Amino acid sequence: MFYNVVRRAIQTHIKNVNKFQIVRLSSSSPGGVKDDIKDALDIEANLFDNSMVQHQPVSTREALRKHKPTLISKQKREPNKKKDTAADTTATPAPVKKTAPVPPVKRAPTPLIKDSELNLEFLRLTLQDPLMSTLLTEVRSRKRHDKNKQIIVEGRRLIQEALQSGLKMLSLFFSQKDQLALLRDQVAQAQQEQNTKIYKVPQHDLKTWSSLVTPPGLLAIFERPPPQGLQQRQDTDPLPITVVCDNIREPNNLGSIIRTCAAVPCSQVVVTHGCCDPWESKALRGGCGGQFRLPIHDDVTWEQLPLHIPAEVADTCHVFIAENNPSKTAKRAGRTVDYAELDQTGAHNVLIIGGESHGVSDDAYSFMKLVGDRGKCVYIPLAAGIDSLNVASALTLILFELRKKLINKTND
Ligand SMILES: C[S@@+](CC[C@H](N)C(=O)[O-])C[C@H]1O[C@@H](n2cnc3c(N)ncnc32)[C@H](O)[C@@H]1O
Repeated sequence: MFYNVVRRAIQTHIKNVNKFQIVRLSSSSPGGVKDDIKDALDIEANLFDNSMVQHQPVSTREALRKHKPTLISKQKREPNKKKDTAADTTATPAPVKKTAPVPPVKRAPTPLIKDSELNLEFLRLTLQDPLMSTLLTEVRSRKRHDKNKQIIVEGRRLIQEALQSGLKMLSLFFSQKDQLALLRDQVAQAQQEQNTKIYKVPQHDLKTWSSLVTPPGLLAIFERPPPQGLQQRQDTDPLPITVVCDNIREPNNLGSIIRTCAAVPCSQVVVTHGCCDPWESKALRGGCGGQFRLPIHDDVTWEQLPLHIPAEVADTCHVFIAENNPSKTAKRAGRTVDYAELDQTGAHNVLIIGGESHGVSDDAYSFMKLVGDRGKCVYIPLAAGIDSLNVASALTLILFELRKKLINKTND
């Protein structure tokens, strides 16, 4: 179609030249007219030649190489991705030009600042410094089962909690000196004893990496506590209670559950496979440091759960399911008790709490069956028309009632 347009334009041009020559005939030689027509024909031929050159099919690869260099490099990185085969069949292989290797850009050394006022040493990073993104990407991008090495903790209060609980702080990023000053003593101690690296970074970078709408200005990478918890002695002895989370999908809820368990305090929390990550930022915020205070076993399957019950009390262990749904308890038989009348407790007690959408799972009921008569459903009576409480609220009520019973039992 394009050729036709050009051809018509050239033909019009030739006609005009002819007309012009007719007018000029008297003053020019016959050879001159011929020359002009020849010129016009040459122009036409050249134009078509050129247009042919321009419209030769170009390989997709070559086009991408010229116009979208990033796309090509992406394809190279993902060689298994399907290529545009339709385009490639018509393509002529493009000669691969050898380009000289680009020398690595030399970065200016990061200045070390010795702050005499705070008595701290830190490195000042530039905007979008690759060092910060490398460290944080590594923590964030790890798969969950590999994540057991490091966690990201944001905000002064939570960082302080982590330090007080004895967690090892690997790196600390701050944007303003006054925020760092609020933690000066603990940070100085961590720098001396744990060789914590401190970085001053632009507020923009903290905003980029923060999981909060308003970044609190302090962000740290800590070593995650081991599943058996930190060796630090608690002031209060934990009660013989294991809380099992069954399909808890909301990090805020999981955080609140862990916070309550740490407040009782329970012996441990088991987070079964299918729950959200108890170490992700929102869960840590919801936990307010609870995660640092008691053992948390994450991503545990129902088959593995018995291994987490202390062996010496396994035979006398009681299992309670917090159940809001009376039709479920009726179907599965077994005893159902009002949470305020929980009179029979064991040397160890497992309390299972269900997920936000589907409640307690079939796996949980199968687990309860393993202990026979020592398994019960526990419910909190609610006003007509209200189906259930929020999972963390329900757990809090049942746990504190259970605590009362266990303490009374010990005193008796
Ligand atoms: C929000 S509820 C689950 C609601 C779910 N749609 C259902 O009907 O099963 C989450 C969990 O909190 C606990 N829960 C909530 N209200 C309760 C109640 N009144 N008594 C006992 N447990 C309760 C249960 O473990 C429940 O599985």
